Amino acid sequence: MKKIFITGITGSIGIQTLDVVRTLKNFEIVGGSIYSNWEKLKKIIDEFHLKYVAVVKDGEFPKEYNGCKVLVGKRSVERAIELSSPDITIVATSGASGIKHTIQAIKSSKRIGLANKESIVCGGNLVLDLAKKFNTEIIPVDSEHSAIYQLLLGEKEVEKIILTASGGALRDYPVEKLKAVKPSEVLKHPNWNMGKRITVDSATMLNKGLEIIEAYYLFKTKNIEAFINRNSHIHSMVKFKDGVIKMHFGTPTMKIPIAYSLTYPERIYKFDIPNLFDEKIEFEKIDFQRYTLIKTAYEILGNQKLHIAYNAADEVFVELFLNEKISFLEINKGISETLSKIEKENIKISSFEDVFKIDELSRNIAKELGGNY
Ligand SMILES: NC(=O)C1=CN([C@@H]2O[C@H](COP(=O)(O)OP(=O)(O)OC[C@H]3O[C@@H](n4cnc5c(N)ncnc54)[C@H](OP(=O)(O)O)[C@@H]3O)[C@@H](O)[C@H]2O)C=CC1
Ligand SMILES: CC(=O)[C@@H](O)[C@H](O)COP(=O)(O)O
Ligand SMILES: [Mn+2]
Repeated sequence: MKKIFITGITGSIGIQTLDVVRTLKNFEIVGGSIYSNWEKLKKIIDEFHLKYVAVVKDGEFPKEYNGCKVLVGKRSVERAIELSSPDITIVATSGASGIKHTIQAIKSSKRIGLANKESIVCGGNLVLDLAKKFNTEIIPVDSEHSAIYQLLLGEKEVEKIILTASGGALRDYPVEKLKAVKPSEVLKHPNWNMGKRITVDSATMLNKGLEIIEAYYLFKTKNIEAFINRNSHIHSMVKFKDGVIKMHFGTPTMKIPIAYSLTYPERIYKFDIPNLFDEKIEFEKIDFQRYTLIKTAYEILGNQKLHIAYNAADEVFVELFLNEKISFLEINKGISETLSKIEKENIKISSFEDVFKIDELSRNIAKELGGNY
């Protein structure tokens, strides 16, 4: 039996991982972590007979529930991963708080299925080097990066990586309407059912910006393009030096990349896709004037300090937008202003401590700016 730990077990990726594991033989879930959703976690413990769980938010929780040890507080996720000693950890925490979970997972597991893109965006080569040191495999779960990982197997002569994007919930809105959109409109993603933050990020296309940075580290190239593919049936592409373009084609479901990260190099997960051959394959150029945050991602590509600030500021401004404290377009404004301020800070990054320092500084700057909008 392969032992699996899932961080963010109650989230969109966490729950879909449980769905996948229900259908697989030889895999068992030994533990998981959450921020605070105890009622949902209790049901998961009951069904999967978990051994260790972690709840990050302080509160009144039992020390043990249905034979499962319950750890509580800031460092509880790291401790639960360590005690579970899993073969595979699926890191599906949302946000930069997942970086510490990835670090522990590298130390305690043989493989990571990495959904938490912030770990690579902010941790960059520090994360990849640590994984090398501990001989831990990192298999990307982000759908585009899973696709590219698969397309690159056995290949050397790569010219370019081409990411695809849906365009998000507001892709058909005229620009004039963007100023007054409500969170409920932004949270209606056309193709994917995901957590709130990433769904807003799809609409601003900051998600694609994060994915460009993620691809830069994972696949070691700056030659990355992005196009809109409205139905998300093409999950990404790789262009080779002889002119061949390989595309990864299929139904938009995260269960496939999740299962791939668990079963690689095998494909033992069975998923019957509907007939896709009646549909046209179409791409659209991305309008950088409209999606300014994707333009920003290209401008900062390779500057780790600004990658961290780009992510941290977005986490702050998206939360403010979801709480209706700022408008949708103020997300872009806030990130751009945070980056200008952080650019002036002379901080070198040589350790994870530096990463956390810049993350915190950026959040503080963003909160101060956001408080005055
Ligand atoms: N959803 C998707 O289809 C995709 C997601 N991803 C990436 O996967 C990650 C997870 O996304 P998604 O599943 O959509 O997110 P969700 O918001 O649906 O779930 C987040 C999970 O993380 C937990 N969590 C949140 N904050 C903390 C914290 N500070 N400490 C510990 N646990 C925390 C939540 O616990 P609780 O329930 O208690 O709040 C929940 O279990 C993100 O990095 C995202 O970018 C990438 C590609 C696709
Ligand atoms: C499913 C997945 O991988 C998401 O990251 C997806 O890419 C979001 O959709 P967008 O293409 O709209 O950003
Ligand atoms: Mn993605």
